[in-house]
Amino acid sequence: MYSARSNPIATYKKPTRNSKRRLIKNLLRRSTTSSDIPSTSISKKPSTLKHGSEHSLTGISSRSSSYKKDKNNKHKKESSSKHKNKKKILKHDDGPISLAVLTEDGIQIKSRKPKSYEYEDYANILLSSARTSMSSSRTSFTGTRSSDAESYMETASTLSCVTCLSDSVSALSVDTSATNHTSSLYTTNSNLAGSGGNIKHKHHYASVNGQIPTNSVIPYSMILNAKYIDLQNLNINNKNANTVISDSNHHFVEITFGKPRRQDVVPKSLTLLIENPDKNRLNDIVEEILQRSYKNSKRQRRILVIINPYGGKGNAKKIFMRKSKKLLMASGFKFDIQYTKYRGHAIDIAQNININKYDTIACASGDGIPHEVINGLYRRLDRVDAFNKLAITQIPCGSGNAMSVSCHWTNNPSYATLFLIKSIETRCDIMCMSQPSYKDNIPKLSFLSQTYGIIAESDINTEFIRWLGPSRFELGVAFNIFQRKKYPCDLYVKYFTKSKNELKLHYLNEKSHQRKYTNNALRDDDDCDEDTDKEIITEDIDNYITDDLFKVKYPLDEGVPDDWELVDPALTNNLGIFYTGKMPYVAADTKFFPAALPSDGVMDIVLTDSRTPFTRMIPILLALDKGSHVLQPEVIHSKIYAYRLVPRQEEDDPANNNNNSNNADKCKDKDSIEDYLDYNDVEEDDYNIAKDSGLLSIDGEKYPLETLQVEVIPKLCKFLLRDGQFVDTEFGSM
Ligand SMILES: Nc1ncnc2c1ncn2[C@@H]1O[C@H](COP(=O)(O)OP(=O)(O)OP(=O)(O)O)[C@@H](O)[C@H]1O
Repeated sequence: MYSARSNPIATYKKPTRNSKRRLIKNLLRRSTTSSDIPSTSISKKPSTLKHGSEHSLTGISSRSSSYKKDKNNKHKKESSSKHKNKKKILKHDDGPISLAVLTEDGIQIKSRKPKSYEYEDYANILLSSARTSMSSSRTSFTGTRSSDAESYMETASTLSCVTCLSDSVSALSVDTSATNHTSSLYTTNSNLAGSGGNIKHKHHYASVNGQIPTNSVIPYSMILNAKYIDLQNLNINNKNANTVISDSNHHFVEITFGKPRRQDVVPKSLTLLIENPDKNRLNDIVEEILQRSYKNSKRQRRILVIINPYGGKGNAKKIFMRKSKKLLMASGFKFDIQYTKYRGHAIDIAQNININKYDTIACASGDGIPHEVINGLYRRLDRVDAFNKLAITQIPCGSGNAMSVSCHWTNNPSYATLFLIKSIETRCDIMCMSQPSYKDNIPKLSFLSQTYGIIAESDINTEFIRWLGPSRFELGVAFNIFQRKKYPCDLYVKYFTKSKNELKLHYLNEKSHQRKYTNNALRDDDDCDEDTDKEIITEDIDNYITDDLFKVKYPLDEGVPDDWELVDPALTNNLGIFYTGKMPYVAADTKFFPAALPSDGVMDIVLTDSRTPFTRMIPILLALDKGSHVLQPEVIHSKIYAYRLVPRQEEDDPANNNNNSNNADKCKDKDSIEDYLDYNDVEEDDYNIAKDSGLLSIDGEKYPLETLQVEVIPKLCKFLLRDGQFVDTEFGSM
């Protein structure tokens, strides 16, 4: 009857509520043939409940196919083949709700023999959960050829979590535009507030009870939530059931976890009877699971999600709703949603946000919205509190998702959400910028990059082909290099490491320090020696910033400090690429700053000469995805504390170029920064003027072409980093 051969997807018909009940009754009746079921319970009830992981692997899907066959009573051939399958299925004595134990890495599913009274209990559970679980039957074999379900069953139990649940994500190559959806899986009843109220999400997730093979381990890193199941609330009167519930060594627990499904991860729930082998050690098994699942990461964040409905190809809202929302809800996170209504709206949102209400701002957008959010917070009078309270993160929904690729190690929105949920708040450096035209000389902040020359033009001047997605950028770069465009400027730099050797050494040192700290932080408290404790406490104090941090060390109007070096004019007169950055990826496939580190107090600078032969530029550009372009002799790569860039119009007299203020004034008249930041009032003409005169692109946003001075503010901003680190660029082994 439990045909694994039959195709549950092909035969599936959405059951009605009555039919679900009939189905469950039928299943219970059929199950009376099981030799495992005591006669007392057989006659009345039981059970779908036979047999463990394998049996239950057919789980809901096979139930739905049986359902149809019962109804039609037609397919004799299939019945006989099902009969064979049933024998196979019955070879284990596992119960309907799998037994599980906590291991170092996750929750391991064990096989077990069910107790008689559980059949009744489980029948009730099934009835109560049928509304949601039946509706999911259609998709419960996703990822498996349903016609091969039997072979899947046979092999699955021998496989560990590695196949179905492991955290094996190499999602960097996953296209964000993928729009496979799972919404039919869920019954949600959420009161989402753009309204600002507290949100109560009542939701059920497709149950995978019966689909997880014995010996699978659900890694803690995938577990989103856990809660006790009170069988008494499910109208179970059997006193034997009470015995189990009150047994301190066993607990019925529903866990919700992220399950890989096609290229995404979706929330699923699973009811387990969790065995506590050492009742003296674990008092509260749910708390224990949650602690292990959220080690070093914050539980129950309160998030303001800012969605740019025009981000990327204009489907940021759809991406968030389909890929992220349910994961956040499943984790018990509370969130409000706010849509940006005009250019620069995210600045206003961040400037006015009630910082007591949230601990996180998640930008469902490209990199433009985090840039605006950081600047909005910076404009607040209580900015110290704001930067102490709020962490900023991205759910990749734009065309440039460098923050997500660098911080969550993926540009896949569902995985990014999972890693956001499990991430570690990490203080990261920010770059503080000054330009002559900034209103009241208040600096602006940049978290990602500043670029002038080829890359800037390729980023900004390809806005009109936004519909092309990320490839618009590569197209622009190739076009400009082919044209051999040069971008003359003067450049003053305060170096930290000038040579590539020094830079590498610094990187390796920082990495080993970071590893040491992470290991210490991850170590269990009881393993910590005194020194380690001290280190962690110091880091905690470091986690709070004070107003001193906002003081600009090198004010623009004080001229170039003596210890800054002028970069060779032979190069800067013919500049091809000028690029400075603080995150390793500037786009999904562009590892432009492979040596970037979150909080080493310096930024990376990359320069090229436009006279570099085209034949040499091609391998450099082709190495951008691996990040090995910085190793090419034609590429200058250093770590710097600060710089001043003075762009020159080609027609300018180079002799006058040291006169920075003249240059700046000229630009000031032409391109006011407020034209760019107060997007409401922006005139189309101003954009065209800037386009014609070359460009500065900051975090992917257009800025006026005038003198730009930048310094690093160490550890200003809290970002959510997976494992507390940027994605591994493998720069250390290059
Ligand atoms: N409702 C809106 N109307 C017009 N522009 C908007 C709106 N909301 C946000 N913006 C602007 O869109 C710009 C880009 O935003 P975002 O980074 O989210 O998208 P993107 O497509 O990924 O762009 P990027 O290429 O910079 O990554 C920002 O400058 C922002 O101010």
